[in-house]
Parts: sequence; C-alpha cells; structure tokens
Amino acid sequence: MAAMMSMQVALQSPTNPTFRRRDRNAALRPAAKMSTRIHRLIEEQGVVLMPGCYDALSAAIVQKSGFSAGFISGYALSASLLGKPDFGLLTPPEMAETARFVCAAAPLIPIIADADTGGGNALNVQRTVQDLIAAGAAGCFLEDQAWPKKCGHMHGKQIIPAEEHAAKIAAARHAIGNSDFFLVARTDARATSAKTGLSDAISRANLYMEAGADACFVEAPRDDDELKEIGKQTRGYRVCNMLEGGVTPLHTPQELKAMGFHLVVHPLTTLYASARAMIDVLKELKEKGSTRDQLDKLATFEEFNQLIGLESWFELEARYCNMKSGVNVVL
Ligand SMILES: C[C@](O)(C(=O)O)[C@H](CC(=O)O)C(=O)O
Ligand SMILES: [Mg+2]
Repeated sequence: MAAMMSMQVALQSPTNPTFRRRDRNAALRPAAKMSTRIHRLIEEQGVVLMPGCYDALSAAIVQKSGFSAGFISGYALSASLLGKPDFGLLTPPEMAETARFVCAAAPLIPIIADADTGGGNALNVQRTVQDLIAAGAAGCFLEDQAWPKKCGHMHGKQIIPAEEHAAKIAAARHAIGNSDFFLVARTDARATSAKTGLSDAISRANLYMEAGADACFVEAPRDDDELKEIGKQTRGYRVCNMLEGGVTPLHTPQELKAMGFHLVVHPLTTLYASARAMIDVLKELKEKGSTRDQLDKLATFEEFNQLIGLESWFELEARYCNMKSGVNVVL
C-alpha cells in the first residue's frame, strides 16, 4: 500500500502540472473490484488451465476438449492473422475483432485476451478494455513493456516506469466498472537484469495489484526457485505462462498450484500443434502428390463437420429455408 500511496503522492504533487486537477487525483484511486467468472473458476478449481485460442476454430476445439477457460495470445494471433512475429505489429482493434469471433465460438467458457500494452497510454488502455468487454472477453493481460513490445521470451525488451504502468492498471480498472472482466497485470521486468530483475518484477507486480489488478503475472521466470519466490512474494492471484521452448521450465497445473499459482496459460500449444501437423502433412503431399497414405493424420470429413456443428445447420435449414410457396414452414 505504501508504494501505491507514494505513487499517488508523486502523481498528485503540485509541482507536477499534469496532475494538478482534483478529479484526476480521484481517478487514480483504485476502483472496487468485482467477482468475475474467472474468480469463480479459481475458487472452484484452485488452479485453472487456459490453452491458447487463436481463432474461432481453435476456440471451439478448446471448449470441446473440456477446458474451462481459454486465452487469446498476442503471439499466436500475430502469427495466425498476420503471419508475423510477436513484435508489436498486432493492433488492439485486430485483437478485439478476433475476441468477438473466439468468444462466440466458445460461448460456454470464459476467454481472456492478451491486451499487450493496451495500445498506448492510460486512455488507449481504457478504449482497449472497453472494446474487449464489448467483444465478450472475460479478462485481459496488460503488460508494462514499452511499445513496440516483444514476446516475453525474446531478448531486447524495454519496460515503462512502474508508476506509469500502475496508472494504466488503475485506468483499466475504472474502465471495467461493474463488468465481468478479470484484469491481469503483467510485468516484463525480470528480463531487465540478471541480478535485480526478479526483485524489481516482484515489486512491480505488487504495485500493480494495489493499483487494481485481479492477478499478477511475472513474465519469464528462469527456474523453479524463481517460480517459488514469485509464489511467495507477490500478492493476490498469480498467473504462470507455460511456453514450450521458452525460458520457464514446464510444469503441470498441480505443480504450479503448489508453488502458489492460480492461472496457468499455454498460449502457444494449439498454434505449435497445428503448425507441426501442417508442416508434416504438407511435406508428404508435396513429395507424394497425394494424402491417401496419411489420412490418419487428418481429421475426417465427418469428425470435422461434427466439430463445427454441421448437423444443427441442416436442422435450421430444414426449418427456415425449404419454403416452396411460403406456406410449408415447420415450426
Ligand atoms: C503470453 C504471451 O503474451 C502471448 O502473447 O501469448 C506471450 C507468448 C509467449 O511467448 O509465451 C509472451 O509474450 O510471453
Ligand atoms: Mg502476448
């Protein structure tokens, strides 16, 4: 709390012309947090596993596979929508539009979206959050990298001052209001220094929690000792990112729960699994000119049509679209 108060004092300083107006001081006080679908899942399950959904189809598969929540990864969307790396090229409206398709395709499970840096300053953050709420997202990650950002497991990242990001978190909290929307504050400070990076990241995570986040996410811890330290030293709910090939060792949700984590995201598993399958099958197709010897590697026509609910569309067609003279509609 002391850190948050010192942030407010600094921002309220009469020598700081940007923050002279009284209503702006009030706006920096964290708004009340609401209980959300994600809070309820954490309370019910102890730890929630969220695979990445980079489009409507992958979201439908995640829901059908029995997962209770999903995550739209900025990395995966940048790759699937733009064919580009997670390098600050994806824009917030592109994420919000995808969130609309993804949430509609998996209506039974809450989906958290990656808001990256929120698209600019605190005002951009408010628009980004409102757009994601309108799209049906159940929450977002908001990180303290400088724009243009990079994937958390790449080198060359830069971060903004902690107070600036805390103000963005407070702005996001105000934009959320009474909506069912879970706010995750992410810090990329671990990568700034081998010596002090972890303690800086932990201080930032706690500051962002005081600013109004529902959970904190220290990105890219290097080993189990760091994971445990984060679990012990940060407040509130905690997110852990399981990136295959990243700098953090891979663990099960139960192992991470024992270390103090509540939300486990597998942002790239679906993306990498589909890329692997496409690479392998296309290689064979190119070499042999046919897929007849590798049908076991493909979803079948029936299986796939079932996956996307074809039968229910035939039923709707029979009900509404087979009218000859406008009289034989079956109701
Ligand atoms: C979680 C993340 O923000 C994402 O976009 O999926 C990424 C992906 C990853 O590398 O795990 C990140 O920046 O860490
Ligand atoms: Mg991301």
